[in-house]
Amino acid sequence: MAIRVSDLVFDYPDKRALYDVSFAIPENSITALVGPNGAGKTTLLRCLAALETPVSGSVHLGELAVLDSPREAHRRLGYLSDFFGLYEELTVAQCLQFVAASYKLDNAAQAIEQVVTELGLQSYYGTRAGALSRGWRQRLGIAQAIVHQPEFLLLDEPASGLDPEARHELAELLTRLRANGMTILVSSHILAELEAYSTHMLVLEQGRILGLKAIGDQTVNGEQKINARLLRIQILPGETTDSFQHCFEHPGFLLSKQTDDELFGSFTGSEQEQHRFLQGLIEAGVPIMQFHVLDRDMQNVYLDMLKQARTALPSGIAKSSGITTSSGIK
Ligand SMILES: Nc1ncnc2c1ncn2[C@@H]1O[C@H](COP(=O)(O)OP(=O)(O)OP(=O)(O)O)[C@@H](O)[C@H]1O
Repeated sequence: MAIRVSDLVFDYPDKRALYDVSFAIPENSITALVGPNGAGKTTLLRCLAALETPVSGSVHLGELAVLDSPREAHRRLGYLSDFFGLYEELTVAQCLQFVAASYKLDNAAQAIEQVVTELGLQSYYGTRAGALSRGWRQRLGIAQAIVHQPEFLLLDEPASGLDPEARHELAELLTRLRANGMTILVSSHILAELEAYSTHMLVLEQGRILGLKAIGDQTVNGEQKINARLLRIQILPGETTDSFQHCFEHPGFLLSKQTDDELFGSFTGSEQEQHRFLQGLIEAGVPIMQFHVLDRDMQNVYLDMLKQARTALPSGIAKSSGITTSSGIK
């Protein structure tokens, strides 16, 4: 496992922020760290980045014990805090040169060129950081966080304040960094945006881990590991729902809800199997009007986890979910 956290406890002077937090994140993944306000996301990321000292527990990046070797950990990880500052009077080039020098990089010029190209910062090379827009400041922040080519990247709310285009570009960037071998942990309130690129979701609530789940289809050790996707099947109005029987007979389909002309359920199987499932329904004469794979169901998974945890937790811990809209968590 790339990042392993065991029994982590963190206290602020008047408050426990993390309670026996344990999880393990696989290599080369993008894990979305989600949870309501005050759940402890920032505190957890700061512990992982060796910027806070927990009361007890351990954090490993690969084989490296972060709490024993914080300086080595800083060389191997990149961290961008939610309210990061830039040296406003320095140009983009100077900001990156300063960070590269503080890491004492041997190949500073080459590392800067690589990161400038990666983040498309070429045309802003001579621009003062203070004159950059929110989106370009964010890119410079990420460039600073990865100029030393870390194996691990921790991002705290990187998309807040970005416009939709900048968010899309951030998603593309994170996907590219992962393709180049990085393991990324990113916190956000906006599930819809995390869905575009996350491979896993880690849910934290009131300082406790509710679960770590794989999102979407994955390839693990060369084998395709398939998670259930949510399907919505609608038949022509007025037709008999008896025809739905064909759906129930398929071993990969699990019904979650049925109305007069709609079925909701999960389908487990490859894309080819899903195609054959649809083909079978049509050949059997099911009067299908619509067949939808609902968007990857991160929000449903998140809500399920909260619901399950709340039924399991003592009543003092259970409280409102903090969910506001379909695209965000408050
Ligand atoms: N410096 C501090 N001193 C005391 N308590 C703090 C401090 N920083 C955070 N806390 C408390 O610790 C808990 C966890 O805070 P944290 O900022 O880690 O949560 P978060 O999930 O990142 O929240 P948000 O989504 O609002 O950023 C909260 O109850 C918060 O009020």
